[in-house]
Amino acid sequence: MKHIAISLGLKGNVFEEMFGEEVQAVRMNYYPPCSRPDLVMGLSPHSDGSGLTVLQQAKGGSVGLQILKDNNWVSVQPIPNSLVINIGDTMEVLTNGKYKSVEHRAVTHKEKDRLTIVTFYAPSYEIELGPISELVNERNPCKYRRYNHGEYSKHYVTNRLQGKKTLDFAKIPDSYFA
Ligand SMILES: O=C(O)CCC(=O)C(=O)O
Ligand SMILES: [Fe+2]
Repeated sequence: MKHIAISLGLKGNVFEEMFGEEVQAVRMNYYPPCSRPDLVMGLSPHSDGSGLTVLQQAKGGSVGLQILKDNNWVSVQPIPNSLVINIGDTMEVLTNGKYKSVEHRAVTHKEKDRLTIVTFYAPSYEIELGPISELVNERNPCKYRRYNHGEYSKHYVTNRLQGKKTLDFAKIPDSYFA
């Protein structure tokens, strides 16, 4: 997060300061082998609501994580002893869309199972957030409204995973700028 801040010309601790008493949640996903991977999805397409997500994949499992890039699903090949870091919706909002949350899904495999341990790093539920003012100007109009992160989290968990649809909660519609 510090390096993201610096890459945008911001103070290194800007996100850390905004997150307040941050929330870390851990989810473990187990995908058993599946005789019909063509019919069964492991985890539906979604973006995470977090700031950043850290994903670890157990050794020897199948390849399962895919990200949506230029409208194609691309498999993320596991690299031994490494973690996958994904950008979540909160960073997309704070950076006014400069860093976009990644749409991803998990597919199943005919013979192999797969275990992942995922840590979501997110702001305190109490905080209000919106695009950082330094990243909003005439050329980069404000793309997201301010909201309470607890409310966003509630919205996230009470809606179906459906691509990046949950981010509509915060998006200012394009028609507003027309
Ligand atoms: O298991 C995976 O590779 C993806 C998990 C994931 O996207 C999630 O838990 O949010
Ligand atoms: Fe995810």
